[in-house]
Amino acid sequence: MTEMEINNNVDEIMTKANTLIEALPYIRRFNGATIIVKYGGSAMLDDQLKMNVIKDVALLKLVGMRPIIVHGGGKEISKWVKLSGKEPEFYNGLRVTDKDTMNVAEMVLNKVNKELVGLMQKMGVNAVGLCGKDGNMIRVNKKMPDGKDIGFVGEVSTVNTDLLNTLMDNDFIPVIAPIGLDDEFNAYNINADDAACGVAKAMNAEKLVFLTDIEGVFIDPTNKKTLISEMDIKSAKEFIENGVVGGGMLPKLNNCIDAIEQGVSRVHILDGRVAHCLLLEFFTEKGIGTAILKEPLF
Ligand SMILES: Nc1ncnc2c1ncn2[C@@H]1O[C@H](COP(=O)(O)OP(=O)(O)O)[C@@H](O)[C@H]1O
Ligand SMILES: CC(=O)N[C@@H](CCC(=O)OP(=O)(O)O)C(=O)O
Repeated sequence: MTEMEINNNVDEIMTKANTLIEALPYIRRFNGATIIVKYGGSAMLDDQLKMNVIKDVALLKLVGMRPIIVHGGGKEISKWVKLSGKEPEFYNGLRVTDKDTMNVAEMVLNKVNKELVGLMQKMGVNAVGLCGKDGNMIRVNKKMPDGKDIGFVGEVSTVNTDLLNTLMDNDFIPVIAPIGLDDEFNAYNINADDAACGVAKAMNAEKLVFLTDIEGVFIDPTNKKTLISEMDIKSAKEFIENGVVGGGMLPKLNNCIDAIEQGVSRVHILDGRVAHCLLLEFFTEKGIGTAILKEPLF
């Protein structure tokens, strides 16, 4: 080996060592902390991307955190609703869910659920796939946005944490599909952002992270320079009132506000299409995406 090759090797090793050293305070800070990762269907574009997210969650677990995945699958549900001959319909970012659509949603979400569990197992980490029906975990009331009936769409009423705690105390990562039961034990479709927020609040999570298909919250989504890296809940409410956010960002931001108001310490919206975005957010000083804060920093 030449002297130049040896020096290059040393540089490479030092860069790797520095990355690990930079991560150290964050590993310490989040040791034992419950972390909820909402993995949106929009950020499940291909197998490589899914694998990157799963690897990150496995790493969070292996360095001592207690992660829970709550996943979506909206795009996949829409695909299968179309194949069944119906046009997908949304109201304020929520799927209008009749009985047939509920059946499709349940089938698709359970498939996505087991696929994520399989990938987790492939990474050598034990995961258990559940939906809100299992262990009486998620109970819902019928959601009526603006008084409108949008079918079998539930808002989380209670989250029973017994099963989740049992699993995590035994080193399993829970992977949750957003389906719940109403008082009559009917299956309800829950927006995955709502489900993640419900689980985060019930578990007193340290951190709730939304992985989606956009860099974060924009003042104008067509202008990449308008990305907001930090916002307090007062400005988040103003953005909603002024119609700055729409579509699927609406339930996300509403849930960010709710989670912060109910005691979740940190809430972030990240671009799940960026490889290893979770590691960048957790273990580097600068972080990425949009952080939602209780109060302004200055
Ligand atoms: N102001 C905004 N900033 C960022 N995204 C926005 C905004 N307004 C609407 N959106 C839309 O919200 C979408 C994210 O929600 P959604 O598609 O439901 O993702 P997920 O499947 O991850 O829940 C973005 O792709 C974007 O089109
Ligand atoms: C009521 C409602 O909107 N349910 C969602 C559940 C899946 C979901 O939220 O998936 P994403 O996170 O990928 O959007 C739906 O049927 O699409």
